[in-house]
Amino acid sequence: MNLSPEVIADHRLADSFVPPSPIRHKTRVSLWTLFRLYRQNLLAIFMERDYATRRMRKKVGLRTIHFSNHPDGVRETLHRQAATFEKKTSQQRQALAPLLGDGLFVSDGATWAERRAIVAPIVHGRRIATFAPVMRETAIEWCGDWRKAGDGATLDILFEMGELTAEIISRTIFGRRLGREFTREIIAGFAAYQRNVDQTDLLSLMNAPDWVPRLQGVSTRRARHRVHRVIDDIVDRFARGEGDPNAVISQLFAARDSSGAPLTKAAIRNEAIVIFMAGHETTANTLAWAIYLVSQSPRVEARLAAELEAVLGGRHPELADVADLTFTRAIIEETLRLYPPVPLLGRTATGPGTLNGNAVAKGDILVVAPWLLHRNRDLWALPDHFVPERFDPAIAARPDKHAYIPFASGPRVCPGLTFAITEATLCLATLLQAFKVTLEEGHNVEVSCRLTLRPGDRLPMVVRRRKGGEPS
Ligand code: HEM
Repeated sequence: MNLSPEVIADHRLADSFVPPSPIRHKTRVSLWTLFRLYRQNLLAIFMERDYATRRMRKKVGLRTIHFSNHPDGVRETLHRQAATFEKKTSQQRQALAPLLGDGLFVSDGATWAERRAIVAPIVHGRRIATFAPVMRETAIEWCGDWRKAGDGATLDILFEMGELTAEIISRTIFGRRLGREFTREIIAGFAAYQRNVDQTDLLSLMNAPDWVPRLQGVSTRRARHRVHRVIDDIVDRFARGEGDPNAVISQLFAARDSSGAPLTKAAIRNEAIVIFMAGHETTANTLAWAIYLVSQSPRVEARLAAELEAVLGGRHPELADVADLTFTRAIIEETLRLYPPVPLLGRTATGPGTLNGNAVAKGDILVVAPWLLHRNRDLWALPDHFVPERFDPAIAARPDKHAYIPFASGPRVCPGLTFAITEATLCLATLLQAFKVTLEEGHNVEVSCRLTLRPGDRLPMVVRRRKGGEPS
């Protein structure tokens, strides 16, 4: 535990805000109730005691599922036996492969290794100096839009953050020239896809192999075509030499695989969709949750305002400031602890292994659950409270790296980690320096888990200008 009782007392942390979480059953529920909960909200299947259990083994349909809720299980699954447990689950593949094809996120084996070697360096932290100015300029543009909306306007912050991060990722992948209509069209396609795709895929739970056709609704196919049409069109422009040479897509065109061959146009399209999808909604949800959490905690809001004043002194933040915005970053990290956008990491065993002293058979599912791990009361003090101070290097030691895994860990760790943390820190600092944002009266924030973990379908908040807050 990185927060000692003295630190908790000295900083009055025990009074911190406790944000919402899905229902936790105290006693066992029927299989039917469990199934209903699973379809509604994946995270509602966990019982109170699961939050402190190191490991669980459940038989669901014909599958055995091994859950890990301890750093040892994380090490075993994502590091030591990563080669045997590398493959994603059938549910993930069935839900995402129609959209992403053989893209990095759902591929495995040799295809994954080839693509990882190409994609990871392109979005890696080493290139952050290229991306940060785009993040900065877009966040400043958003301040302009919020000013135009009028002082005291009610905005859907989840939607706003979705558009902001989509615009940032769009400008970095496709270049600055496309315009917001393109971004909007892609987001609309993704949203429609997410609404319609069946993520619970019962056939997979019944152990049906991947080649058994799943029913894919007309609307899912239509949404997929919509996304592919827009991105194919952009890829074609780059192929004709009309694209921005600094864009990520240009790097994908220039990349060569281990045999020296370039990526096909379909592979470039798939990887562009992966980066867009992986990098947009995750960061959008993080920012929306962070803005909501800050609005509910006067102590955190005051410390944040003091840091922004001290570090920025009325300027817009830039990359060089991120290292000094330690409390702003701590807010982002605490938000990712409480609401990890990818709350469950699923893998399929491609051969026999062991976990937590149990034998793992080929075909078993392994789930490392950041959602449980990040709230495990044996690992964290005040596990359900919003306490950014636990990530403040001036106050607390860094938590065990296998107890805190919002970006996963091991060979499949998120290659966009530095991109995401820098983007979220810059955007939060830029927006909250200029505006005070409060939850719309009477709105009830719900935890909803679809492909990612989000604050319901909308987050209405009132946006007011801070006096002297916005740089001219
Ligand atoms: C707060 C924001 C983000 C979070 C919490 C996040 C989290 C994750 C997690 C947990 C995984 C691994 C999933 C698994 O193993 O099952 C992942 C993979 C990935 N992420 Fe992120 N991510 C974020 C932002 C980004 C950004 C901004 C980019 C790109 C610019 C990105 C690109 C990717 C890619 C390409 C993968 C697939 C890696 C592979 O399978 O080898 N992510 N992300």
